[in-house]
Amino acid sequence: MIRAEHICYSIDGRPILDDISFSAEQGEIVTIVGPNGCGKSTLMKILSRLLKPDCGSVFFLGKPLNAYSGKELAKQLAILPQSKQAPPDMTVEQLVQFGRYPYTGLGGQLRAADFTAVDEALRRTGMDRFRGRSICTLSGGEGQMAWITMAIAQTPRILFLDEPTTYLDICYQLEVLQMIRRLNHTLSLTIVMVLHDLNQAAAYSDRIFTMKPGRCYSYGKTEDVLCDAMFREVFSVEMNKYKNPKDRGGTDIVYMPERIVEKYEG
Ligand SMILES: Nc1ncnc2c1ncn2[C@@H]1O[C@H](COP(=O)(O)OP(=O)(O)OP(=O)(O)O)[C@@H](O)[C@H]1O
Repeated sequence: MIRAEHICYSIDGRPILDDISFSAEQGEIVTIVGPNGCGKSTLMKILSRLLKPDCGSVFFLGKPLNAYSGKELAKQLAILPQSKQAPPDMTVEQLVQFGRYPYTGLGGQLRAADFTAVDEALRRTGMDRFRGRSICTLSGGEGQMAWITMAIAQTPRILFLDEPTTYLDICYQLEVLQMIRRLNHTLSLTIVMVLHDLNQAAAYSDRIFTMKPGRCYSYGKTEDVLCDAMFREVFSVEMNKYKNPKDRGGTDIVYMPERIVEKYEG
């Protein structure tokens, strides 16, 4: 569905991404993991055309990303960055209506199909009860759900989520991740997300893309990627692994960092 080949990107002459290739298939959940500052958000921005790579190409549904018009692309692809801002007096419903901007004509008037898509998105994410609330009165978890609802109203085929669980309590983390999985299953929505919690990545991903600063370290099925060498060489930690007595789906191993090991420079 989306494929990036040999992406390079630098800022002020400093290489941020160096020869990165990436792909996600229709209906997959792919999670990008890696240490702080290794370039995960930058890669997501390039995959969603928020940034233009210095070299390399991104293809979406077999067509170069830059061959799409802005509206054409926004009908197929939605991104929720780490920091999101809406006018404080905006209601949840108004925010979700913003998801329809690729479909509106001149003047941004919503039509019947747009109102239906907004209602449908609010219903799917359980955010209907907050419809009339100001965004600024929502808790962090409710706010995150409101933004996801906006992205769903966009009816994309692929959704990029940058750290969707950061700053949320464990209950909301679970709610957001379960919601993501449900949307993936029911809408066959392809998800590409960044997570820092490796147990969450293990439980909710079909494949995991691991990064070291500026480059890909490994990419594959969860059980193949989450190995001792990767923990040591990417995160500089030794991990303890425990068998989870409950079947969570995905992997049945729980990872607990044990100690920091010497930085691996390879
Ligand atoms: N606008 C910018 N100007 C200068 N440097 C930048 C800019 N944006 C990103 N960088 C640098 O690019 C590198 C990669 O940043 P990026 O945000 O992609 O990392 P990340 O892996 O998503 O980090 P984190 O896990 O901390 O969110 C970092 O060293 C960052 O400081």
